[in-house]
Amino acid sequence: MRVATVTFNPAIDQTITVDHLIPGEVHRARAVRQNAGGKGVNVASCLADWGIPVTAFGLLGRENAALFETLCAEKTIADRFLRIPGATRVNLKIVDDRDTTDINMGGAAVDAPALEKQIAQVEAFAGSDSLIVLSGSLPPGCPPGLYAELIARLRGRGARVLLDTSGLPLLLALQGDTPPNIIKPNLRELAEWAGEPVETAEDALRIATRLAAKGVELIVVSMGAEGALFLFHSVALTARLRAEGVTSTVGAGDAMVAGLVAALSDAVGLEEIARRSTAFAVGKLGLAGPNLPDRETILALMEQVTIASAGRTEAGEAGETT
Ligand SMILES: Nc1ncnc2c1ncn2[C@@H]1O[C@H](COP(=O)(O)OP(=O)(O)O)[C@@H](O)[C@H]1O
Ligand SMILES: O=P(O)(O)OC[C@H]1O[C@](O)(COP(=O)(O)O)[C@@H](O)[C@@H]1O
Repeated sequence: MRVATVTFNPAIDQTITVDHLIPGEVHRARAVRQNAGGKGVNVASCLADWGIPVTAFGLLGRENAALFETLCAEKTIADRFLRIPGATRVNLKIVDDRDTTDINMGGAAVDAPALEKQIAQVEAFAGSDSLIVLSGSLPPGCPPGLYAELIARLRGRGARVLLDTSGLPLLLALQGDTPPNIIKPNLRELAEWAGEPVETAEDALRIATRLAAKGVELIVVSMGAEGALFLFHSVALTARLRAEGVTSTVGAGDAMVAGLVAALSDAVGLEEIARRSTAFAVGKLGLAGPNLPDRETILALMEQVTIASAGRTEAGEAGETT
């Protein structure tokens, strides 16, 4: 299976470590780090670490493309980003003794010709042997229905599509006749879509069942330290693994998406999908930046994942994912 990621709004993640964040106070930074980021970039980076060839599409500001170019060169990610005038946004990640606080910028505005050019290249890549990951927010200038339209075009060419986004672009993508094959909302994103609170695995399953009825084949709801809920062909389970040390939670969801893609490319069953994506996410937590630990560590983490049945939403069997 050929894999591509699409990141219309990549970001340089600037991570600042402080002792204890107090709003309104002056802080001394203990460390500052920058890495190429944005959801699809992080997914591509983790897939490359696992050894899966990946092509990265998206829009990249010409003025500060170096970090992305280095990442692609070092990890042998096929760089198909379209360079556009200006700079890619810088997102702030503040890590203190308790938490990670994210401040994400809107991003540089894009114009219609650049967007169309890149979309045409993604479409040309798509085929029945491909899985395409559409990730992250849309920058100013992108119509909010862009993912909805692109999903229809890519699926029309036989590609499988995984969507990981939020807000209006997610809402519109799930409204149309051609939904994505796979989605990975977190609890907040799912609640936004549902228009009601979603706090527990039970809530998540109730809402995920509605999404399955719309035709989404695999729904993964990530719940931070509580793990994740997986719903595939009416079979639901939860997966959870305690993190031993958390260096940064930034990109945990993206590592989970990479684990999903890695599992789907091997056409394994639902339990294996859950084990692998959880191990990718928890493995990433111990590292700075969008990186996975070595293969042996991931395999060991997979063994330790606690899987529990969350029931069946109607008659259905857990089986192969092809
Ligand atoms: N503190 C944590 N302890 C254990 N696992 C975690 C923790 N934070 C995240 N994870 C794992 O990473 C996955 C994705 O994290 P989450 O925060 O839900 O995603 P996102 O980054 O998209 O908001 C979770 O489903 C879980 O498996
Ligand atoms: O496109 P958005 O929604 O603004 O998110 C971008 C941010 O999300 C990240 O990809 C991290 O995402 P996750 O923590 O959800 O995996 C950062 O690298 C980036 O700064």
